[in-house]
Amino acid sequence: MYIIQVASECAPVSKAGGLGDVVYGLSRELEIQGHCIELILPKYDNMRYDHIWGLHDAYINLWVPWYGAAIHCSVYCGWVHGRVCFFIEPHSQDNFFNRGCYYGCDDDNIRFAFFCKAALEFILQSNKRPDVIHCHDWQTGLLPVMLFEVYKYHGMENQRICYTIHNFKHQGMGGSEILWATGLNREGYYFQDDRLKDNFNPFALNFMKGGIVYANAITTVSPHHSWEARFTPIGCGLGHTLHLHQDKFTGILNGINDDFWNPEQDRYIPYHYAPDSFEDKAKNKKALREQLWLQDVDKPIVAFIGRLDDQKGVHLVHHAIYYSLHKGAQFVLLGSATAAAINSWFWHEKYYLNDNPDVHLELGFNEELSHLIYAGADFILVPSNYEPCGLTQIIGLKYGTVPIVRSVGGLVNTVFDRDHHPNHPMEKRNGYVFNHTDYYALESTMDRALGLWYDYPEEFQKLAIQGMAYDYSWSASASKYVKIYDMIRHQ
Ligand SMILES: Nc1ncnc2c1ncn2[C@@H]1O[C@H](COP(=O)(O)OP(=O)(O)O[C@H]2O[C@H](CO)[C@@H](O)[C@H](O)[C@H]2O)[C@@H](O)[C@H]1O
Repeated sequence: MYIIQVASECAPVSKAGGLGDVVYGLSRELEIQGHCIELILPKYDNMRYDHIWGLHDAYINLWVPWYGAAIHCSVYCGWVHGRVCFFIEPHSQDNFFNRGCYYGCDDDNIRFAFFCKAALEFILQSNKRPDVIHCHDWQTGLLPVMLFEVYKYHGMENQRICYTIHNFKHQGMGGSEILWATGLNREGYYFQDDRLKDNFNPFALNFMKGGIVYANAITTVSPHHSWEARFTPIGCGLGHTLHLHQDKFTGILNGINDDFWNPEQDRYIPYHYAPDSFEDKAKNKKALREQLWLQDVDKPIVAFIGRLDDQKGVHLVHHAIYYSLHKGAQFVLLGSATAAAINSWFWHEKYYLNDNPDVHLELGFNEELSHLIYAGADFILVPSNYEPCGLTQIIGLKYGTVPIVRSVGGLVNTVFDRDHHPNHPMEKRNGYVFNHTDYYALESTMDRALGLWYDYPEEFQKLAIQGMAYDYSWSASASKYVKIYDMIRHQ
């Protein structure tokens, strides 16, 4: 099959979070399974160009209709760790992708509406005719709308769309200017309940809703989250729309790229290890302490890696720092915040704890350091308020770093509590789970986890190795996507 992925991120070249990991990892596995994969991405100025090989002009004269005129774009082609990627660079005063950031601009909705239009125009003009176009998150929600309302009538009537939602909280909103810019026009037609009109704001168009309504298949990133999105407030107002389109909606658990996330061959960690050489993990712990100026003592390390966002349960992350210290453990945090209040809160904590030899807060994005933390820490904390899938607990498991998680979304599908799990026998359990969002729930679970580390080290090691045995690679999940692609291309 011929599949084009259109996304706003692809690891490691443009990665703000888990979306980038999934786009790369899924593409790689699909290719291994024998499919032809291409990716279309924005050409951001702040990408990791050191991860692109052979970047060259692929299409220099792409004119993308925009507001009744057209914007000239260049399309570059290059290989990102073996995957063929096309990068779209618009030449206009808007500087859509030359902002020094991926997201967070006032005109993000316009920037990515343009990206959708440009991606389709590129596919059309370069005569690519994939069986399936796989779009991701709100940034590409308008692409199915434009395909089936416009491009279908210009020679793309056989293309089908799979649309994957990684985060319901960010849906992409805009007014009628989006319609005039993209050439969809017809305000009265799109501002309808069964099309793009937001379910709560009658003056807004909802990009993600557009993706749900128009795509041939919709997925989210874990089975449990697909249930949550439909039946709980986690659907962020789209539950009813999902209900109407339930026949084409399903949850497929994310995998991880086990070529990149693998303690046996990870290029960013100093000592490789496997379940049968688990003792070598301790050498990485020592290296992590050295790098972060933590004292080298007989204590467990609890880590948090992720975006510092309400989603991630930042109040519990903050509490866990002090609770770990109180319990005689060390704490390492790697995270970046986009919200100003959370950002200044954690910077304040960083200054406050600066001289403490048992804690390190690294505020920013650092791919290389994240690998060393996964390899060196004993526990990875994921106390999320909601978590569509969650990759950090899956990566943690692969590195023998025991997850301590809240039972939401994909965390329910991947982590099974050591002390009580109804349908997993003792030898299949792999971490610690709590339900509530209060401090007591977190503390009692950390007590259980740290208690095992201190009092029963052999049992702790057994639990960590059981976690490493779990196979959360992409092979099974990519096959499920292939089934969906196959089904929709025959529709
Ligand atoms: N400061 C930092 N420095 C270096 N690396 C960092 C970092 N902060 C995060 N990362 C890395 O980014 C990834 C984050 O994965 P998450 O599952 O937490 O994704 P996120 O919430 O962004 O994405 C959404 O999409 C993904 C993919 O579908 C879902 O798993 C998830 O639930 C959903 O919220 C991991 O690879 C992590 O190591």
